[in-house]
Amino acid sequence: MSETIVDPSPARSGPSAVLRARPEPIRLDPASTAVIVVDMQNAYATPGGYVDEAGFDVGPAAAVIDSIAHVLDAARASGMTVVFLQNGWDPDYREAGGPLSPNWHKSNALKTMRARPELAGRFLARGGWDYELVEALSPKDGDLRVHKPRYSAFFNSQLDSVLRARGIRTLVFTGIATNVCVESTLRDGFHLEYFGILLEDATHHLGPDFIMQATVYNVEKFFGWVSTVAEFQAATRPLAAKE
Ligand SMILES: NC(=O)N/C=C\C(=O)O
Repeated sequence: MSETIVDPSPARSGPSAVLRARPEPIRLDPASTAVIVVDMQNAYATPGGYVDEAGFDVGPAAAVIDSIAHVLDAARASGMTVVFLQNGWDPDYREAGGPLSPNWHKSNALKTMRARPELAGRFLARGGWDYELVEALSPKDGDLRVHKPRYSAFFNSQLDSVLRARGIRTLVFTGIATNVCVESTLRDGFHLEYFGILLEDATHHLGPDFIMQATVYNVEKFFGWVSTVAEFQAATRPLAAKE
């Protein structure tokens, strides 16, 4: 029996490709697909940034940067939209909220700065080094950048309107952290009728390995599809030839 291929854009007119994914293959229409690069900022991927200073392991981020670079090459060559998300707040942290916001209590960046006053103003402030994207993943002409003040990029940001204005229906997720901003955004995307695909080896989690497995399980079983960088490259190669 042939496997069902999920098709998010049955009315498309241009070329498409099938991505091998779990729990089933899914069709990629470049015109309605965006690769979402979640928070690949110095804060999350560079030694000396917020996540490192807060005691999480940033070691695996270097390999993730390389993997995302390959995904972006493939995505741009096949005509997909690329969206870079950047997490953080204004330099006075007004957007972060005060003690009446759960974010003030749960953000490990804010907590670390409160515990170590010598770090005050350093983490995730727009205009600072910590907020900037890692150098190896600089946006290219035509790529989009969206600022986000909370874990889910669909809250208090322009993401939904930027995607809708371009007719985007499918979101391919990369970035850090798998279990926080990646999962939060993919889940909210599901509720807004976006088809979410997690490229598991183009993401890195914050916390023990079981939390990565939990996200992969959640996405595969409830919220979307899971694939890999190699499968994405293989699926998009024929599209690049046609561009
Ligand atoms: N980008 C993320 O997943 N962020 C996770 C935690 C934080 O921003 O404090």
